[in-house]
Amino acid sequence: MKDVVGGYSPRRPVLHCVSITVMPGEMVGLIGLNGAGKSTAIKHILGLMVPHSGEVRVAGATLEEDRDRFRSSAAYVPEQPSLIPGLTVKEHLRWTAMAYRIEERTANARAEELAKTFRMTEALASLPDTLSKGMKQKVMLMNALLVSPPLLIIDEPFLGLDPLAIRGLLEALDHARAGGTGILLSSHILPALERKADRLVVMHKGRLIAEGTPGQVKAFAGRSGPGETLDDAFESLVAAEEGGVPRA
Ligand SMILES: Nc1ncnc2c1ncn2[C@@H]1O[C@H](COP(=O)(O)OP(=O)(O)OP(=O)(O)O)[C@@H](O)[C@H]1O
Repeated sequence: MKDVVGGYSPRRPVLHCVSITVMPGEMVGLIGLNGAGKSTAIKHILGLMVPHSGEVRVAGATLEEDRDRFRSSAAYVPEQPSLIPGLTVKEHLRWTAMAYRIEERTANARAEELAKTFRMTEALASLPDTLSKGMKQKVMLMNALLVSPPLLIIDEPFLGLDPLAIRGLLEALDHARAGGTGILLSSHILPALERKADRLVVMHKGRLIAEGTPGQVKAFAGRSGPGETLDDAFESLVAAEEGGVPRA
């Protein structure tokens, strides 16, 4: 997205000239306090909201230029899993494969691999109602990764996942990146982003207040000393914006 001004009413924009780029194979972490504008930015990227000004391109196309390409080039995993009650885990995967026209043999092989990665093989025949919250989230992630889209947007994926599932997710995301998928990952769990993200985008009150590699963001916040973490840097950035402790 480039220079996007947008929001729920033209009179009260939520996003103020926000630019975010995700390159193929890159993982970009989207960080910000509650209400900073992360979900609103994601809704614009998905074409669910139209910018008041500026533009959004996915796989080179704007929504107006090529609706099909724009929509089929991004997969989104929301924070709250939403599954179809009457379909088993395996049927969800088959349905996704059909919707995205993935050849059956390829889809089956990928589905099997993903089930192993997320330790869900035994749950393939289960209906959503019989799964735990974390397992439902895994099904959402498996479906998105099955599609292997140019752009994958994930909202707060770590909550509710057990430690092995988090490790499995990070491995699966590495695999997707190696295949060229660009990932935008919004999360409040900063240590994971500090370790895994190529770049970070820090939002505050609808504006970008810092951007760069985790090291660059920490340096920008004046918190790159020994033992200082991304959490420390984030705290300093927000405090500086709010007129508290100035950035070093
Ligand atoms: N449906 C809506 N109608 C009007 N305003 C909204 C709506 N959804 C969000 N907002 C406002 O937009 C601003 C940004 O909210 P947004 O949901 O994008 O924040 P966020 O960074 O995703 O927060 P969180 O970390 O809590 O998910 C907030 O001021 C919020 O009140």
